[in-house]
This record gives sequence, structure tokens and C-alpha cells, in this order.
Amino acid sequence: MKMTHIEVKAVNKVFKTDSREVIALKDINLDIPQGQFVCLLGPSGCGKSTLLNAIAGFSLPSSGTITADRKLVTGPGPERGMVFQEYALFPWMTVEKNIAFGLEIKGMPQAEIAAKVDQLLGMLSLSDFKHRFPKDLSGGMRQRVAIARVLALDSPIMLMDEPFGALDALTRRNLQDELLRIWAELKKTIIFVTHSIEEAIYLADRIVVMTYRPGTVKRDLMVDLPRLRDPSAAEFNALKRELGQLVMEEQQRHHNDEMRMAAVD
Ligand SMILES: Nc1ncnc2c1ncn2[C@@H]1O[C@H](COP(=O)(O)OP(=O)(O)OP(=O)(O)O)[C@@H](O)[C@H]1O
Repeated sequence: MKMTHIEVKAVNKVFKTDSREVIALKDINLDIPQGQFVCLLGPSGCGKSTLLNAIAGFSLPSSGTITADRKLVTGPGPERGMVFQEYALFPWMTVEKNIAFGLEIKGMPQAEIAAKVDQLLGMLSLSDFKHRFPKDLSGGMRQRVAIARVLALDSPIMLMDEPFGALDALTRRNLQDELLRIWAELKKTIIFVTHSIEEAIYLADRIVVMTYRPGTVKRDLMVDLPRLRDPSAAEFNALKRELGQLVMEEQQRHHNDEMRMAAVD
């Protein structure tokens, strides 16, 4: 039997502010098997980060349940590592120390930490930069360190919130390729938030398109193009058009909503 790593069942999330309620997620149901690469796709405000944060356990659903390996998610856990868009590195620690940090907290023996850190430095082409501080690295390098930090913890599940959103196109493609290589090697489950249609098609086994307010699943589709995928291929572009239409509908709803709110102000 295939073990389901993440199960999202009837999840709703409501944010209450003084003036109003926002239904950020409505009746989300997803079964994500071990090893699947899932992209959550949609325009700004459709609840992608809210869903990812709920799976991470940073912010719990208002109702419904999320389980990881059949255990109810009630907070962050070591089996779920998170990579943020902002690199979330400790500025006062070198690359090497940043990667080692989580292992030191876990109380891993120093020799094992050194071996693990070395392996990750190699895997992410960071060996020559291990004594540098984050401020002396490019955005792409910093994001490599952030990925290495999460990989150090051996979490079977990686949650990634627009991790390459701030990078230039070439660096972004390099890191996408590295992520695919690491994913194929380590067989992790990845849930990756993006609003880039091309990025989702390039990376994912499965794309979950979300609607804007309330955030629901608009389309849940498998991408069965062979890897490494060629963004100039006809099938790639056909899928890009199909998804573009879906995302545009939601973007339009977002836009209309903003216009309405501006009119009320
Ligand atoms: N802490 C909060 N309090 C109130 N409303 C919130 C809060 N967090 C998110 N929201 C609202 O919930 C909705 C979903 O937000 P969310 O950040 O999950 O969307 P997103 O798809 O990740 O968008 P983006 O790509 O801009 O991050 C939005 O309408 C947002 O304004």
C-alpha cells in the first residue's frame, strides 16, 4: 500500500480583523503521496501561503484536519522543513555554521555534523563559500544555503514558499534544475508555492490551481511531460495556455475585488 504522507481534509481558514472576515481557505482536500512534487499555483491572495503555513503547522486551520504520516499537524515538526522566499539565514553565522545550526540544536556529534555539512556544501556547490557570511553572497547563493539548511535536517517533506521568486531568470533556472536533481536523488515530498505558471509546469508532478477568495482548489492536474522539460516544446506551451486561462480568471477576480474595495474607501 502506498503511504500517504500528507492529507488535507475539509480545511477551512478564516482570518478575522476588526472590520471584516476573510475566508482564506474553503474546503480544501488534498492527498499528497510520498515523493510527489506538488506546486500550488494561483495569483496573489488566493491562499497558497496560508495553505502551506497550515501544512507547516505555523498557522492552524479554523476547521478540518491536516495529517503528515498519519499524525495530526498541531505545530511545526521535524518531518516538515520550510524554505521561505526571504532566505531566513542567520547573518552573524558563516555559510557552514548556518547549515550546521539545526544539527547542533539536535545534539548531533561534531564529527557527524562536519561530515553532513561537507556533503551538503558539495551537493549545493557551496564548498568554496563555506566561510562567507550571508551578506557576502548573491541571492541565488543565499537560497542554496537556505535549501542546504533544510536538507540538513533530513525532513522527508520540504515546504517551499516562492523560494526562487526574488531571483533573476538564469539563477532561477539553475536552482530549479538543482532542486529537481536533489528531489530525484533524495525522494522527498515537495510542496512548492509559486505564481509562475512556467515554473509550476517545469517542476511539478502535480499542479493545484487555487481560486481567489475564498481559496479553493480550482483544478488539480498531473503533469506527465518527461523531464527535464523543455519550455519551448509544444506540449509545454499547450499546458501553459490552459493554465494561463485558469489563473487569469482568478487574477481578474482579484482585480475586481480591489477595485470594489477602492470604491468603498
Ligand atoms: N494574518 C492574516 N490576517 C488577515 N488576513 C490574512 C492574513 N494572512 C492572509 N490573509 C488574507 O488571506 C488571503 C490569502 O492570503 P495568502 O497570503 O495565503 O495568499 P497567497 O496566495 O499566498 O498570496 P501571495 O502570493 O501574495 O502571498 C488574502 O486575502 C490575505 O489578505
